[in-house]
Amino acid sequence: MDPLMSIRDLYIIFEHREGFIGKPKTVEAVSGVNLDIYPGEIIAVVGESGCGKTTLGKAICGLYKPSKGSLIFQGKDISKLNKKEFKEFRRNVQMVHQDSYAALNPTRTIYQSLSAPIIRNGFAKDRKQAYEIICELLETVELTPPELYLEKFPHQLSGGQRQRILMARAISLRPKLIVADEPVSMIDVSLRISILDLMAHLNKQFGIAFIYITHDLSTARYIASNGRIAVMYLGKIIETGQLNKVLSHPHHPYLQALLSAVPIPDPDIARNMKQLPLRSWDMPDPTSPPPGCRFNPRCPYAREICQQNEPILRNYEDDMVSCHLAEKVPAWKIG
Ligand SMILES: Nc1ncnc2c1ncn2[C@@H]1O[C@H](COP(=O)(O)OP(=O)(O)OP(=O)(O)O)[C@@H](O)[C@H]1O
Repeated sequence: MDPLMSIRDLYIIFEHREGFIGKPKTVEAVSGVNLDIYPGEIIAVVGESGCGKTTLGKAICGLYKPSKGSLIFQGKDISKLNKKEFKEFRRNVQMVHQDSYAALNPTRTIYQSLSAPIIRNGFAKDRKQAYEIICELLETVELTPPELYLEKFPHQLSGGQRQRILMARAISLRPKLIVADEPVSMIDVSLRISILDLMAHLNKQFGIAFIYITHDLSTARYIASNGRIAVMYLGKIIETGQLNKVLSHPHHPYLQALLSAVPIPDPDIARNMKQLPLRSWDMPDPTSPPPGCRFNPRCPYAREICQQNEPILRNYEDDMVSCHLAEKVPAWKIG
């Protein structure tokens, strides 16, 4: 199967200025990322705050231009699309944001917010047809009866309901890919599973591929158990593969450290859990990342080669890992 999108050696570089004086520094928020996204699949993009997840997500949606590298959507480089083709690409790749309140216009009713893109993109010929489509969409995202929600303003809805409205708005344009950036991190814990279930349902019912961006390994495990995971560290993908395999046999020391920091509910297992003894808990300054492997100053296994040469993402056992010493790093498992 051909990929829906191929991300090729992508760099997104920002200027970073501290105060008004001095030269601006640069941050490689995304640094040499390669990833193929296949139709209908779910990929969880996981990593700590500041590792470049949101920037990668926005680049996938065409909201940031690559500083270097390219994004190929359905065989075409998106930087070479004409205006009409780019509009069609933007319709096909939608983004759902973390902050549902900021993502909706507070002065517009739900009907107004949902009808505008439907009419603009020609999915409804008049207001009556738009109304019917919106009612159907609200039923799909389980906001029923729809009439109860149409005339409401965003502030009159709960965080979970607003997130469902954002999902409805995203699917209203019949996209092939949705980038969901931390969609459940701002809603009550009790409602998170239902939003994740909704995404899984939309993925199955409409065959929409999802990029699920999160810092939370447990929700990644829940939504992408049959999909893939890409773990990021300081702008780079350091390990990727089938989620269950990667999380049960993590090869990269950074991923092992992340997993060993997740609390385990079973006290017997928790007691026997070994924390990976990182050499430092601090993330390096993203404006001057360490040479060689970006994780080397924190890695308990680092050798000279790790300080000198940048590792590439390579096939190793069942997945891909960017570590010179993958063959030598001790296996890690829970308990
Ligand atoms: N518009 C921008 N201008 C300058 N620097 C930026 C910009 N956006 C992001 N950055 C920097 O790029 C790096 C990656 O940021 P990004 O928001 O993509 O990370 P993230 O993994 O999504 O983090 P979080 O989970 O906190 O949102 C950070 O060092 C951040 O400060």
